[in-house]
Amino acid sequence: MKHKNIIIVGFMGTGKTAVGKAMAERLGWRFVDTDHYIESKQGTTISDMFRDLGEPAFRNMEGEAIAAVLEGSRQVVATGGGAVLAEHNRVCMQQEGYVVALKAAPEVIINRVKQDEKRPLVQGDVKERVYSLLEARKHAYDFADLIIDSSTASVEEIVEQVIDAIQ
Ligand SMILES: Nc1ncnc2c1ncn2[C@@H]1O[C@H](COP(=O)(O)OP(=O)(O)OP(=O)(O)O)[C@@H](O)[C@H]1O
Ligand SMILES: O=C(O)C1=C[C@@H](O)[C@@H](O)[C@H](O)C1
Ligand SMILES: [Mg+2]
Repeated sequence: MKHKNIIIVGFMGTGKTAVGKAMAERLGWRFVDTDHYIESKQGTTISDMFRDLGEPAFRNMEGEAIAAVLEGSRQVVATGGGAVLAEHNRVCMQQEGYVVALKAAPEVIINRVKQDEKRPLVQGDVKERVYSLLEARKHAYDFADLIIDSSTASVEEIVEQVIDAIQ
């Protein structure tokens, strides 16, 4: 395998965690989810960090987490949905691995995220929040090496597409 890490980016609910876990299992690599990494390091939830410290403080922690995690190798790294917003994170990801972006149709995303309350940026009118964040981020994932639509493909099919692309 010529790549040091595989890094999965994408909007909330596009399947980064599900695909990342399956991909890591398939490759026999370690799986790291940067949202979970930050939560366990801080001993709190992302929702509580947004509420107590604010989004800018969370973004700083996210940048530090990405840089620290990507020092390692043979990892599949699922990133937070907004990790791509900072240019230094994008540069780090491109340098340290092969970047896969997952996308999905807005209605699919809304269905996948509407049940739970762990995402501070999509509270309240979930439909309105998803549409406006998708609009604001419409080019945010373009820097990836590979872009896959998870709206209709299964997790296993997506893993196969990535494996095909990197071999
Ligand atoms: N390809 C897929 N087909 C059908 N359902 C999927 C697919 N990928 C993920 N899901 C389901 O969609 C939901 C969101 O997936 P997941 O948590 O992996 O997304 P995510 O991008 O990590 O989201 P976030 O980081 O915002 O929590 C889960 O219930 C998951 O089982
Ligand atoms: O899209 C985003 O900005 C976010 C996505 C989640 O993965 C978390 O990182 C957090 O809720 C922010
Ligand atoms: Mg996730």
